[in-house]
Amino acid sequence: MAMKSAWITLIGRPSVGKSTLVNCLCGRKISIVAPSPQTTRSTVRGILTEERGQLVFADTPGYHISDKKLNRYLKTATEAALEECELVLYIIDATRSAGQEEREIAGLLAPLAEKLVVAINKNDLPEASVPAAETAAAEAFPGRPIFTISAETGEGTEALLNTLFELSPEGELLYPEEFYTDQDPEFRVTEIIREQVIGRLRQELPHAVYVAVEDMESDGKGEKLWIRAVIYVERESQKGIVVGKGGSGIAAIRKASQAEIARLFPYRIYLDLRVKSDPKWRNRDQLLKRMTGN
Ligand SMILES: Nc1nc2c(ncn2[C@@H]2O[C@H](COP(=O)(O)OP(=O)(O)OP(=O)(O)O)[C@@H](O)[C@H]2O)c(=O)[nH]1
Repeated sequence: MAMKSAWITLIGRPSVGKSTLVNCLCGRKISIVAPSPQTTRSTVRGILTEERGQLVFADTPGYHISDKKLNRYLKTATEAALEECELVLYIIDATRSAGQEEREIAGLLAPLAEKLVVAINKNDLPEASVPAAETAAAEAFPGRPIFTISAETGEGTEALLNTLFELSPEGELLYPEEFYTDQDPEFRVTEIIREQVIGRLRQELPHAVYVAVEDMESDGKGEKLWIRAVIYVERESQKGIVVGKGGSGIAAIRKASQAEIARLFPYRIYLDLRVKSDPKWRNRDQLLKRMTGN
């Protein structure tokens, strides 16, 4: 089967659930955000790569009713972004009634109808009025695929994803392999740090190291990524070996890990690394599960 690939522009009112949906589809907590290859294309929110191909989910610069001048600028930028992509995923919030803004978006999307897929989101909420949203969408975009989903619970998102792949043209990967992962990014980060520790201290610390990422947070602009991680050793006495004289060991591990992580995620990386001893870590289910990546 030939590989498919598509640049998919997300459009929808603020807080409609774009980030939640991308994270749900891409199956991880943070989206790997790459710098835009073209100026009119805005931020990449997530990249999903599977055997069947690659989908790149990107934002339009935003579409809000606001100050007239700004609105005009956004409209132009949005139109350019929409023209360049292969598919447009229009997300509607089922809990909000369609207003002026929704009608404007519909007008904007009318000429691009052949690229359009509609997702009506938040159907898990009791206040969602899905039939009304479905009728409005079917009237505005006759014949286009419409899905009712919950980005929060994942309901309906698999069918949506299948259609996105089906409608994508055949093509090569848009981003090189290192820009995507179907592995949990946290797991990759722990592997990088563990490799550094083991590489340096193999003699002194056979098997006695486990790394846990406690927190990973991006600035939302695709520029900075903060990571807090802990290196666990079994015995208190082993802590000193990792930390090294005057902290030189941990500093070297941190520096090398940070450089390695930066190759994986196109962010500026801020890595906070600590060493703790935990004699029982081997017995902890959760830790072992994470260690084996399951
Ligand atoms: N119950 C429920 N909440 C959702 C769903 N999708 C998104 N949300 C919530 O809606 C809020 C906004 O979601 P985001 O994913 O941040 O929305 P967004 O469109 O990316 O927001 P902007 O980038 O500000 O435009 C968050 O509190 C989400 O948890 C859903 O399917 N069900």
